[in-house]
Amino acid sequence: MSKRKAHPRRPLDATKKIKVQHGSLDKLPWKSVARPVETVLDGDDGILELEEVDNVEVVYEEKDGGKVIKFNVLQPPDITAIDESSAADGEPPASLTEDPQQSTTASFDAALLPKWRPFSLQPQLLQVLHMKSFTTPTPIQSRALPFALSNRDVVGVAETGSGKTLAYGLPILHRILSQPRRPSSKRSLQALILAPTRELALQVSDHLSAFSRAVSATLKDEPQEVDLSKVEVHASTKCKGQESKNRNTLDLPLVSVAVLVGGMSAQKQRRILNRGVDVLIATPGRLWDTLEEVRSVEAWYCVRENKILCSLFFDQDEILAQEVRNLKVLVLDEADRMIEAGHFAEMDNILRLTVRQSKQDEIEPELKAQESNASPPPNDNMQTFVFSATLSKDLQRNLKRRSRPKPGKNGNSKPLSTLDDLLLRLDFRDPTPEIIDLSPDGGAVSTLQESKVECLASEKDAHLYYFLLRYPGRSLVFLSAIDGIRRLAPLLELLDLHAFPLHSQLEQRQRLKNLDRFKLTPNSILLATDIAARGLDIPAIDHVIHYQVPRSADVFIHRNGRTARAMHNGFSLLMCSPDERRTVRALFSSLGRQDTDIPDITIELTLLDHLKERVRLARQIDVQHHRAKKQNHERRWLKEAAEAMEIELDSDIMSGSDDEGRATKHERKRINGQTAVLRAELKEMLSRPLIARGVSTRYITSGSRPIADDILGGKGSSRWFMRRREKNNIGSNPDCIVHETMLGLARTDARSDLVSVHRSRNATVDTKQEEDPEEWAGIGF
Ligand SMILES: Nc1ncnc2c1ncn2[C@@H]1O[C@H](COP(=O)(O)OP(=O)(O)OP(=O)(O)O)[C@@H](O)[C@H]1O
Repeated sequence: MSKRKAHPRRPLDATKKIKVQHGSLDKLPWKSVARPVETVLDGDDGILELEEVDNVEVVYEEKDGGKVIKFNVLQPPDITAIDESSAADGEPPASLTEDPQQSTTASFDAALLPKWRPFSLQPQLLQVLHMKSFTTPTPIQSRALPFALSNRDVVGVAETGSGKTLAYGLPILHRILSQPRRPSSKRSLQALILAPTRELALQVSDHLSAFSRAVSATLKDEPQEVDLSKVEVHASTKCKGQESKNRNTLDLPLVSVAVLVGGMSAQKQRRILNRGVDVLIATPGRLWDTLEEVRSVEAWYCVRENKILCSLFFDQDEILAQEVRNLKVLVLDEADRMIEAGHFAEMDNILRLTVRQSKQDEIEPELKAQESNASPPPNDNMQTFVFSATLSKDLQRNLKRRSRPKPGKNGNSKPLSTLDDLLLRLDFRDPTPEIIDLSPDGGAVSTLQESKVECLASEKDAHLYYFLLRYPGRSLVFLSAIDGIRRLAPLLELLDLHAFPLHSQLEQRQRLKNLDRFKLTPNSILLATDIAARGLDIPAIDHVIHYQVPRSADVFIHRNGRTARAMHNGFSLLMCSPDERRTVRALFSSLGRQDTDIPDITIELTLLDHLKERVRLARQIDVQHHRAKKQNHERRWLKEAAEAMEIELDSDIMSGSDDEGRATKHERKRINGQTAVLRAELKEMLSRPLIARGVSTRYITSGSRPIADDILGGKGSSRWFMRRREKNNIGSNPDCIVHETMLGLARTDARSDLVSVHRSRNATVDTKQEEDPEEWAGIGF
């Protein structure tokens, strides 16, 4: 059929429509639609996406086993649509008939990127690296690429933000681009990347998709500028207009990348899978569900439908499982976190599909006979990459040896950790996987400045508020429990700060939305549990704050790793209450360090006292608000329960016309009134400037110099101001800016306000901070 063989560049007659028959709803050419506001479906209603399809005719065909439903779709000969009938003929649709020459025709002057030259990457990849201004490979990329590109297995351990995604991503893309594409009805899975959390999986997918689409763009006839930051990668998040705009330019990537995570439409993800992808990024839970889900559909059909349908579904299941068995590359990103996320069982099940019989016998010799007549064997040439910022040295040694500890004389052996156990189940095809450990001693990234503050647990809110006001920027605050986030988020909002929550009990859509808001709002705050600790690559996070001490050294490292990425500066603050001291000591000792080596941040106590007042008021408002909410909730509950039981409630109860009702109404009014008073008080307090010690609000209005203007403008000649300028580096730096909300202080970086516990030992500390504050003469009258 000529339409199937049409060259993608040949102009298509968009007006002529063809009829294509599909046997299942999933195969229809669904398109994402933006949700119109008037449907009231644009909010946080738990619906992630809407899709529509035009021109569908539903027909029922009589078969021996009964009626079979078919869908006829009138559609333009769209090169992106996969025509089932053609696929069934064994001929590929036009869109997938890649030109084997295509990948070799692209050229790029490798001299433009001399540092990447030794790796002989495909020219399209070099071109994208050039467009992204990635002129130099990061250390982990330099070390891993030579092995990964020569088919070796690699275990890579490197600090957070050091470019591990491309350390395994580039070899995968290179491998796929290097193969001449055999015409086939569907792409078969080449690489599977397993990531512990949805956000991380989506991010890896973004990263690789942006690359793959830009690679495709480099092959278009007309050279075009591709703004990589704007390339939309998830079909699921595209809106209609965007999709059609991109279709002619960036769709049909040479390497197709898909993501499979919980919380997003499983049907859509399956549809994408069915069309065929080269690289799949998945969380183990959703991938295993998807593999299992087909089996249950298959069983359902066994009971309800005829045998033909039954075998059809069995084939589908086999295709997906077989694709995993046939993988060319398997990647475990943040392998250690998969265990924490409770994915052991799913991971184990998925890994079993990739494990060869000989390895299986080694892991579970008792299953030998059972497995011997199972499905076709896994691919002998699969490459395995394991990457993380934290893999213990012990674990690396075990991986290198590829052996389980031998039982001792008495038959006992040291029990394996869950992670050891899981990683030793990996069937590296390489007899000596290359282990590259570039993790920094003590786990601290060189561009990260760590700090701490000791305070009572009940005063953490005020200290946090102080830090956020004193050092504006994008701050990620980690809390150990969701309850803490629920309490803190409204509190910070009442204090006029932009705080967005991120935790596992939020809808996936809301999680992504909050992440986006955080990325787009200057000086915003993300209040997160440890689901945000790993892998998230949010540009320009200035501060990471551990509101509660993390439960392990690994979590500490990963949390810190959200700042100071890709050699940028970053700052972390550990908030430690007296009852957390012991945990902090243990945490640092497991990193081979002492907590006393971490400098403290200096705090202007006068300002802190003012802030405590604000926090106290905000808490009171929040409590009042909760009381009012609880009352409303109880009334609503009573009403709903009565309706459900078909009981008529005494109208007095609802209308508040009897004494009790009146009391409730009165109480509500009282609470609302109190809240309004407190809100007004807080508003007034927030509008008052915060004034550092030594600064007076009283000043002489007569005379030749407007002193107040000088203070606000960062100028001044008084003794106090000269000292103040010196202390805050104002004097020597004409660009130095006075703090907007804290009068009398310069707007400094948190790095310059540190004081070491071991003052003499720590060279990084600004010794000027040790000046006795009592010496400040002030300019008050
Ligand atoms: N060669 C390079 N040159 C410049 N920037 C790079 C390079 N490689 C990657 N990056 C950028 O560095 C940032 C961090 O990369 P990536 O997310 O891969 O780090 P990571 O090591 O996986 O971090 P984590 O351990 O926290 O997951 C990304 O924004 C990425 O685009």
